[in-house]
Amino acid sequence: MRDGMLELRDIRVSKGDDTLMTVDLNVPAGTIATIMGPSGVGKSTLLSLIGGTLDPVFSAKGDIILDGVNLGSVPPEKRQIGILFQDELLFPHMTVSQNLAFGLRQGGTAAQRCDQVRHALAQIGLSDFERADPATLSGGQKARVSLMRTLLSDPRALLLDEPFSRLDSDLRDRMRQLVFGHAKERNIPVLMVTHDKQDADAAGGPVINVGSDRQNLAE
Ligand SMILES: Nc1ncnc2c1ncn2[C@@H]1O[C@H](COP(=O)(O)OP(=O)(O)OP(=O)(O)O)[C@@H](O)[C@H]1O
Repeated sequence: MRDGMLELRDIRVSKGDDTLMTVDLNVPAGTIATIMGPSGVGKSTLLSLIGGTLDPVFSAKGDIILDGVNLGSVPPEKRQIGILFQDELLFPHMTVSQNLAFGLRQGGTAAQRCDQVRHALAQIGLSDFERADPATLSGGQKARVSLMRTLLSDPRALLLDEPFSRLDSDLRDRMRQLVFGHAKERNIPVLMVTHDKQDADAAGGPVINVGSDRQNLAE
């Protein structure tokens, strides 16, 4: 059924003979599900698996369905999944605006794209940084640009790895509203890995604890 839902069916992620995690989960369109669990249990690895870029040291079983389509046979570049990893890098040879424009899907006139980038910069509070070199940005500023670049690509599902951890508390609230508001407006499923209980509360969706003896428990 084409319902925009992200389904993780009987997923088992292993490294050699060791099972890192098992998870079975449905994330309906417009819902932000939170994954929590101890360090090293394989949370980031799960996001790579869904995005189609699992490192060959790992193996996985189970099915990943997005909007009714099994992603097993869909190459990563065709999945249209926006992934934001913790150590996301900006392109160093491009300005901040060019980094954002890179996220934009093709379409529209040059002037429209320029307007979109300006609007995006204003939304993340970085209007003065249009032509800035990414190397001159603080960690939190880079995090905001990376986040916005991911949103601008208009993905069909969003996977976020500790998306707000590099931001101070004021900005954290603002960026949570921006990202969760985007997911609801576009009606896309979001899977967020975080250690921060406040992130989970703000997301308002199911919380899944993975690892140790708490695998698969949706609270
Ligand atoms: N490329 C790799 N080669 C070998 N082992 C790896 C590789 N990447 C990660 N690992 C190991 O696989 C396990 C899962 O890593 P992963 O980064 O998915 O955990 P995590 O739950 O996201 O941890 P954290 O909360 O600390 O970010 C860890 O034990 C890690 O050391």
